[in-house]
Amino acid sequence: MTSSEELHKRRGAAVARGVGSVIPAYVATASGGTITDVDGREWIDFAAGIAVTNVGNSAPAVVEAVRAQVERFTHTCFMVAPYESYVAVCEQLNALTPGGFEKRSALFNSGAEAVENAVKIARHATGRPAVVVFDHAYHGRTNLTMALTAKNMPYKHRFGPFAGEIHRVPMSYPLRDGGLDGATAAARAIELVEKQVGAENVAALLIEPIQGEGGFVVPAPGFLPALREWATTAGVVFVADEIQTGFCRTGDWFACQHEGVEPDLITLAKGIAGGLPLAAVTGRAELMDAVHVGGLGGTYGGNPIACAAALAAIETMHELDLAGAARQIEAVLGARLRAIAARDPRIAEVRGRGAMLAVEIVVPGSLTPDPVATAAISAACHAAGLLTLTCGTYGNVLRFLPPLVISADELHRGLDILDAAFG
Ligand SMILES: Cc1ncc(COP(=O)(O)O)c(CNCCCC(=O)O)c1O
Repeated sequence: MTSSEELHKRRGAAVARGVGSVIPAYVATASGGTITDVDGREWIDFAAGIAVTNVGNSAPAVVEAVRAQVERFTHTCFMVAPYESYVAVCEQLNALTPGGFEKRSALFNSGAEAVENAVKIARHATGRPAVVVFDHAYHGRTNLTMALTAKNMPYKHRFGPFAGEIHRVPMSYPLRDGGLDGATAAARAIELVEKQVGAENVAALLIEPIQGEGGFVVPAPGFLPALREWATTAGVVFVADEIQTGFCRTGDWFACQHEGVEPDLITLAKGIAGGLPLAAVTGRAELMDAVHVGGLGGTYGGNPIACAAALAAIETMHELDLAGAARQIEAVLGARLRAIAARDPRIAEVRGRGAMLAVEIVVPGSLTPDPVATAAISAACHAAGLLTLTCGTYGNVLRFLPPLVISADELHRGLDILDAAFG
């Protein structure tokens, strides 16, 4: 088999350098919480393909469902010749997502595409142009989602001009906003919207219940409910971007459920289909159905193979109680992270929920971000066979996203490597 070194040389001559990779190892197989590369080296997986393989890599039910579907038909385009699995996925999403009201769903391919369509739907339904987003937000790499995303490098640099009518307000970031309580942080954001945009001009407020790429920022309790209440009063569509937090990742099926927040629209992707590319917008029927026939769609949206995978993945989440598994991972992972933080002054905060946890790394005795130390710790994990990811506006957050089916042995071996990497 070709070695990682040989593949890396070929890659340099074939793949645009803009597409990076965290490790220079090329995957041969993967299952559960372990990846094996073409050189036979095993990696304990604390990344899950960026919160995608919640049910594990090549989950048995997903493999079986995909195999059966691909032999029947691969693609007809739902807008041309529809098929049951697309409808069945929408029925599942309508039932599973927060909110007892009547819902509709539409399926797409990527998270960014889902976010784009949530904005389309909100603007169409309200007749308003403005979209409110938050500091540290991440929503994708298309033109509109770059405009919605906060961090310039690497996501936005030299890719403008960007779509208009996007308005950014402060996020609740307790470590860095002086510990504002949720209601106060929400009032600060709302005042800016009302004074600088005008609530009557706002189609949607778009927020990640726990921010992902921006640094696993967990808003103070009460922040999301206060924004939800304001949006209801102002006639603003409350859009929860649960692309990274969804499908049992945070210990609930969806992170909004932690504070009983019911979004008008919710964007979904990543964990939805066990690794197959699928995304969705699910929300209030009166909003989703406000769009004229033909106003939503795309060639591959809701591909039948991805839909078969999603139905199997959702069934697996139920059968294995993966929301409960995420809470069990939090108990072990969180305790170990707090023990490391107790001895290492570089860790300013341990935060997150379920199997979406992170540590923020600073210069000891300050809140000055230390991205260099963060990268060095992550590199030490990689050198010892633990696949970790960093994130954050300042590049100083080490994040942990293990598959929710990771075994206790894999989890503990990964934590031993992490512990040693902190020295
Ligand atoms: C909340 C939230 N919304 C939207 C998206 C975008 O989803 P796509 O499927 O990557 O388009 C994400 C994707 N996050 C990982 C992006 C990694 C990278 O591109 O460097 C997200 O987390």
